[in-house]
Amino acid sequence: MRLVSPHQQVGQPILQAKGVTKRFGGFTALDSVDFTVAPGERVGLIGPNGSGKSTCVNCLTGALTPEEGTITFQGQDITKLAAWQRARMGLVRSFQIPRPFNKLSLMENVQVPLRFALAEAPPEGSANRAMEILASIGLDSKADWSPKDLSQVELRKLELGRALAASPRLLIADESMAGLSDSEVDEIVELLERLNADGIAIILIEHIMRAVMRFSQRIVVLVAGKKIADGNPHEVMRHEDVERAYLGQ
Ligand SMILES: Nc1ncnc2c1ncn2[C@@H]1O[C@H](COP(=O)(O)OP(=O)(O)OP(=O)(O)O)[C@@H](O)[C@H]1O
Repeated sequence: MRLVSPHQQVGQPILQAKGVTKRFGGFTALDSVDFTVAPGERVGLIGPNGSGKSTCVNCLTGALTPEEGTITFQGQDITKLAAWQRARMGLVRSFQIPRPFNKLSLMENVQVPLRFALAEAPPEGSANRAMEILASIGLDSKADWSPKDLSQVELRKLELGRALAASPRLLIADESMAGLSDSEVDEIVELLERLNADGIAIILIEHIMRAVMRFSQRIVVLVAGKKIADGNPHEVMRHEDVERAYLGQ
């Protein structure tokens, strides 16, 4: 279990982004965005296609370097850290399109991030931990299966399991539910709720509004690279600018 960082003060956000700006050539994809997440909080990040959600996540996780702004995680400035360093601190993402190793079993797929994402992971303990993770995502009975033989919803769970192997304090779940049926969406929401109940803060990026409204304690809305709303889900969704930009899509 990862200990709380000695840099983080009680009551401080686990993540704090200030004035984050990302440009691609002359185009500003993210425009001076402020973003905070409290420890253990569930935040929905929404916005129309092309509004900057992925760019924001890429800046937070280190896949992209913002031109301006600062990002603090557990009280430490991580703006200049590489993605793997942020992951080792517990800032972890899952990807919209799972890309598991099809030649490896589910168990081995979870062991890969266990061995390499965690600085302190003892390889000899990784089999037990991998089984615990597979049990937490409901796939322990299929530990020796290939990902090729999984359904879509099981693949999404495996992707979340691979992220869990890095012991996140903050998990960014990027469109984990796209293309799933209503009951499968509920399964993923329930899984995310269980992970959150274990103390993991979660940013949910999702177009399925039913899931966002059910899951989120707070919603942040991006439109054309700018944050236009941030607050209580029901109040945010009644916000005139959000209705104009977002609803009816
Ligand atoms: N590498 C890049 N080079 C140039 N423009 C980019 C690049 N990445 C993103 N953009 C542009 O930045 C804007 C924001 O894109 P981004 O992918 O962050 O939006 P999004 O909200 O995640 O969209 P979606 O919901 O469709 O995933 C878009 O106009 C996109 O075309």
